[in-house]
Amino acid sequence: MIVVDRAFTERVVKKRPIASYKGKMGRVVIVAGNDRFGGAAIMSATAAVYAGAGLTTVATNPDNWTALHARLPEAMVTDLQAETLTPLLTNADVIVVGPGLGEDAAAKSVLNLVLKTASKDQALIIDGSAITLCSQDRPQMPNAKIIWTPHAVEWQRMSGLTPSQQDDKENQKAFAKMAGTLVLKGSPTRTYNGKDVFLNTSGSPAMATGGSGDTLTGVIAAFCAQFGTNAQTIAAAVWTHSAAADNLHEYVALPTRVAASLPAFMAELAATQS
Ligand SMILES: NC(=O)C1=CN([C@@H]2O[C@H](COP(=O)(O)OP(=O)(O)OC[C@H]3O[C@@H](n4cnc5c(N)ncnc54)[C@H](OP(=O)(O)O)[C@@H]3O)[C@@H](O)[C@H]2O)[C@@H](O)CC1
Ligand SMILES: Nc1ncnc2c1ncn2[C@@H]1O[C@H](COP(=O)(O)OP(=O)(O)O)[C@@H](O)[C@H]1O
Ligand SMILES: [Mg+2]
Repeated sequence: MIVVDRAFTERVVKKRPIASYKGKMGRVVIVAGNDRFGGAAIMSATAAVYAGAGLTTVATNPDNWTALHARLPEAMVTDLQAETLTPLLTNADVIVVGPGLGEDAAAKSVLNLVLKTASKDQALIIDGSAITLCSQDRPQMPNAKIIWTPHAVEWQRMSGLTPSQQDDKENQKAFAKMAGTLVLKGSPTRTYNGKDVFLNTSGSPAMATGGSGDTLTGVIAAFCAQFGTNAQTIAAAVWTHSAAADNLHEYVALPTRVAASLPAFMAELAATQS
């Protein structure tokens, strides 16, 4: 068991080299948000941009474009059609699929496009509706660096384990049949990579509000884009997201306020390096 705390995270969050430019900070594509859950796409994208992703594009239902542009002009948008989306997916360093995507035919079709297109050097973060769809349909998974981010009931859909059965031993046994990294969200969140268990030490019930998990997907995406895709980076992203929520000292940690605090918090984490 590896305990993930501030010292652990400070080893991951690097100062930016002088010669940095946006292309070096990672291209993130977020496939999220149907006509009812545009907020999930906006929260995921906001977290990705505010945690430092260099170029962020959101593939979402066109109903969400105006709101996204107004809230987050740093992000680009595209629709969910294969013709426009495929080249963006191919060029991405990190893909997020699922927050607020829904489970209808359009969601299934774009999820299948992502699974068909993702390749081995890309990180692929699978969350929310995409976890539910993958659990139902059991599609062939791509040879990519897959990161699953289920809550307890999404993990039950993936593994068959009820929340009360979800201990480290059972989780590891079930995840051994799957590929990639598992971020099993909860209190606390545990990250599994097939070998180690990373135990998160930040977070509180203030995070029990819609959008906290959507926001986490963006933080993980930005961390993988900047610091490399591995279990340490992912566990550090989990700690940073929940620690930022703790730092608000508010009764409810509103996801948009958590995201807004990330640039200053990450500067603090990086400042500890000589
Ligand atoms: N603003 C937006 O656009 C938002 C959009 N969102 C998007 O909505 C989509 C659906 O996601 P979802 O998680 O709401 O629904 P789903 O997967 O059916 O799970 C619900 C079931 O699981 C249970 N349950 C949940 N957590 C649990 C836990 N920790 N421990 C135990 N039980 C737990 C829960 O229990 P209950 O509440 O009934 O007690 C219920 O039975 C997804 O794409 C997401 O990204 C949301 O992010 C909200 C903000
Ligand atoms: N009581 C709690 N203690 C610590 N973290 C929590 C608590 N409740 C929720 N969280 C965090 O909030 C997030 C919830 O994710 P999720 O259920 O997917 O939210 P949503 O889909 O609404 O965005 C996870 O990161 C989880 O760890
Ligand atoms: Mg969720």
